[in-house]
Amino acid sequence: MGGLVVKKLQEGHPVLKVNQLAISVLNKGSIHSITEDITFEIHIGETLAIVGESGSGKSITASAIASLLARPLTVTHGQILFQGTNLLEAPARYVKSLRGQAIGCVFQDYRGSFTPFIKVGHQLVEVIRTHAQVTHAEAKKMAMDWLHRVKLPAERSFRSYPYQLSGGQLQRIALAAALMLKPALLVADEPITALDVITGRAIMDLMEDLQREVGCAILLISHDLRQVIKRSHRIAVMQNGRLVETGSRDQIRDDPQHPYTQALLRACPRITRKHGPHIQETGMWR
Ligand SMILES: Nc1ncnc2c1ncn2[C@@H]1O[C@H](COP(=O)(O)OP(=O)(O)OP(=O)(O)O)[C@@H](O)[C@H]1O
Repeated sequence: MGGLVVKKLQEGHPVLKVNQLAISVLNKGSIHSITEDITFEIHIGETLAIVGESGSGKSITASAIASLLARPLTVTHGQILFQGTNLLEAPARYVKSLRGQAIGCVFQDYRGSFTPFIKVGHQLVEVIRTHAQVTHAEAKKMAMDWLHRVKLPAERSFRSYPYQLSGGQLQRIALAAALMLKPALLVADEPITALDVITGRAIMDLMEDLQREVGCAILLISHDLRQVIKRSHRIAVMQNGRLVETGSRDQIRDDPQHPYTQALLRACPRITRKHGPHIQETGMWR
């Protein structure tokens, strides 16, 4: 398969390193700071979740990493090092070509991921052929294979328009689209918030299975601490535009240091080991 040549990761280097990132709103010459000093890294095969209150800056941080930040929002300081390259200084064409291939994205608004009047199969084929030098027949085979992997009837889904599919089905297809080119990083911004609990759980299970298969790192954005504790290896807690605490899932759950993290945990007491029975664990991260 052709396409973009991305730097090979050196042993032990993070897939993504965000360094002192600051994002502001520029408005008629004035600057209003939204996030400051955001620093974290994610390694291959790892899931790091950013959790925190509404409006704390989780989504705009994810957008900056996916190079989707739009005016009036702008990065005013820091680095976003993806496989060692600072995306904030890299040529726009290079950064654009990473998205969809080396960096996959899934969002809460799964319908927004699709063009409404084009059949999903055609859209998947287009994504593949934008990034990989394959024939139409090869791209179709790959798309069908991924529809099957996300546990959908491949033929029927391939021929469907987005409006003919449910939210859960569309989010599965969005996940297929984000992972089929085997990205090094998946940015998942509230991927199940718009879905019912059972469908959401199935999507998260699927995401974990595919992560093992593809071997990518995941940046998971969520306001749901319960899901985050079940699904991530490390957790970064955000409040008022700053990361107040970052630690392993166990450390955050069992020994939170910051008063805001402690308050978040108190709000869902059943997940702490110290203060009551925790969620039943059926797998490594469940
Ligand atoms: N286009 C924009 N223009 C101006 N301000 C914005 C824009 N987008 C977001 N903001 C502001 O940036 C802040 C952070 O927003 P963000 O969407 O990242 O929060 P969040 O932590 O993801 O919240 P939620 O969990 O509710 O999605 C908010 O105060 C929001 O009002």
